[in-house]
Amino acid sequence: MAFNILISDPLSEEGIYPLRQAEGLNIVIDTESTTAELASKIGAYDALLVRSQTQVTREIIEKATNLKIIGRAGVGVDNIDLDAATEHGIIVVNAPDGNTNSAAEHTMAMLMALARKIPQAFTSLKNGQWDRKSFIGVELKNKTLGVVGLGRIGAEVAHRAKGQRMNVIAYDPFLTEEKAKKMGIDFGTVEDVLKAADFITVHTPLLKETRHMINKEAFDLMKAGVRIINCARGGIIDEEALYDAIISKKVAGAALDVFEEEPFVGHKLLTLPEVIATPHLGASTYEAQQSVAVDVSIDVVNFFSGKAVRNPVNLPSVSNEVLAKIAPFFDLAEKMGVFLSRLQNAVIEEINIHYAGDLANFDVRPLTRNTVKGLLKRNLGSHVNDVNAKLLADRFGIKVNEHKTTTTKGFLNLITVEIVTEKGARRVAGTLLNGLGPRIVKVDDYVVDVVPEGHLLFIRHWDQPGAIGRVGTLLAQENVNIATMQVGRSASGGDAIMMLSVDNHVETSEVNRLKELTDIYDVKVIDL
Ligand SMILES: NC(=O)c1ccc[n+]([C@@H]2O[C@H](COP(=O)([O-])OP(=O)(O)OC[C@H]3O[C@@H](n4cnc5c(N)ncnc54)[C@H](O)[C@@H]3O)[C@@H](O)[C@H]2O)c1
Ligand SMILES: O=C(O)CC[C@@H](O)C(=O)O
Repeated sequence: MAFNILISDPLSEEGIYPLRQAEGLNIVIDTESTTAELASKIGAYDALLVRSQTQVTREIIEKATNLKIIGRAGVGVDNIDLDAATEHGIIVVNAPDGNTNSAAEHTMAMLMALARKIPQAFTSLKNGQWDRKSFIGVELKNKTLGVVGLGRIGAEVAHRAKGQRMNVIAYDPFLTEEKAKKMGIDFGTVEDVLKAADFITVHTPLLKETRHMINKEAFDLMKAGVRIINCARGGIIDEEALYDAIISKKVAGAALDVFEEEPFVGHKLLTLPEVIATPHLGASTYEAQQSVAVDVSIDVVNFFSGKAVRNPVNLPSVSNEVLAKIAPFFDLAEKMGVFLSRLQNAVIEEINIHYAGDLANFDVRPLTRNTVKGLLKRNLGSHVNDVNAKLLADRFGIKVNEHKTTTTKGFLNLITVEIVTEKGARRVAGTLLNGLGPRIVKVDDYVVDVVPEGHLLFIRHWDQPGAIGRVGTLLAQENVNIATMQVGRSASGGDAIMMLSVDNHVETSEVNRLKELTDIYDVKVIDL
């Protein structure tokens, strides 16, 4: 049987050699089509291979009636509508490691070019000037590099910066003091990094949590004369705030490879002499392009020859037999993970998942993966899926333990998820109530009955007269409608909780106002 493969972004010819070698694959290279043209022809293809230019939108996926696999020759899958692909049963594979080295080297090239004003000096020389006064730079030695996001690329950059005799301080939600010590770098909160650094480089994915994480407030915390590098994703840095910070001389320079809108042409940031930029070239080396193209090509060949793919991003990985029993718990498991990740900010050291009741008779590993995915999603976004969740937990040194017992009290099945962090353990338990669907039935030691969906508020307070009323009044003032509310307490006058479901997302300013109320000492927003 023959399959039609469309390559819609430039890929290395050597890299697609595995595709050319395989039997029964018709390869079409068309890198010129617009999104509308792609949508009109995609129906004829079984596989689509892209880099970051092609936007694989829901519109395209809905027209892709024969598409079975999308290969992303690179890391970030933010140009692919993953939900739409999953809904349509299309597997997405990527090449997570192939361009790590090139992206790290590009970051170092940008760091050095920024420190020594090389692009500015070169432009001046090309324009016929021999100007040795305007381009005085700064040394890297003994300066502090702040790394925000210490994953594959961030860690490589940290390593190389030490070779330049820089001090390195990093923040990553999965970084512990012990791991930092082993790498010979300092460990801090994001604020510590922003305050200490002479150069700041970001290496996170673009997520709800990281969008504009480098904003006006962040610039305010930084040293005067700080220099900023972004070779990760446009949008992590607020470009307006960066422009203002350069104009006000708070920021001495910025090196940017990625932008909020790409192509990034004619933007006012490019008019500033302090800004140097490249057009998203982090992965543009022969080696990286060959490596990522080989990786996705091999996975496409594997897929069409019935073998397991190596780098699935969204592949459902359960047998039909197991699926029938455990599938109803998938959503609950993931949501309990998300719930706990919002309850406790500290670095997770261990995850214990207790399966009690009938479920304990089955292979529950897919549920464990879904729970871990929910827990890691807050910081990894689409980089974590049910296939790679366990692997990523291992990479971050998080122990994942499954415990089983066939006996339960009160429920036919009960899943209890516990995370152990340096700030202590937190727990949540959930079940499927016959005919009523998923429920969270315990948070730490408090018994609750919460439908795990929509917008939740978890409030800890001292059990004092008026505390509940004050919360209700403030939310009413903020026009936040309470749908349900439950309270629990350890003892009269002691530690107590309120668990509210509300009609809309509660904003940070509203949370801050809640925290100012007498007797309220913790407020967590959980959007499920
Ligand atoms: N410029 C380019 O051409 C190019 C090339 C390759 C990768 N990238 C981009 O570089 C980035 C990093 O890629 P990677 O392969 O290292 O990814 P990765 O998944 O290995 O690492 C990302 C890290 O960011 C951390 N993180 C998440 N939220 C955070 C937060 N709020 N604060 C601090 N850290 C946070 C995660 O814990 C993780 O360790 C991605 O955005 C990727 O798309 C760009
Ligand atoms: O395809 C490219 O050149 C960019 C790739 C890069 O941004 C990635 O996320 O892997």
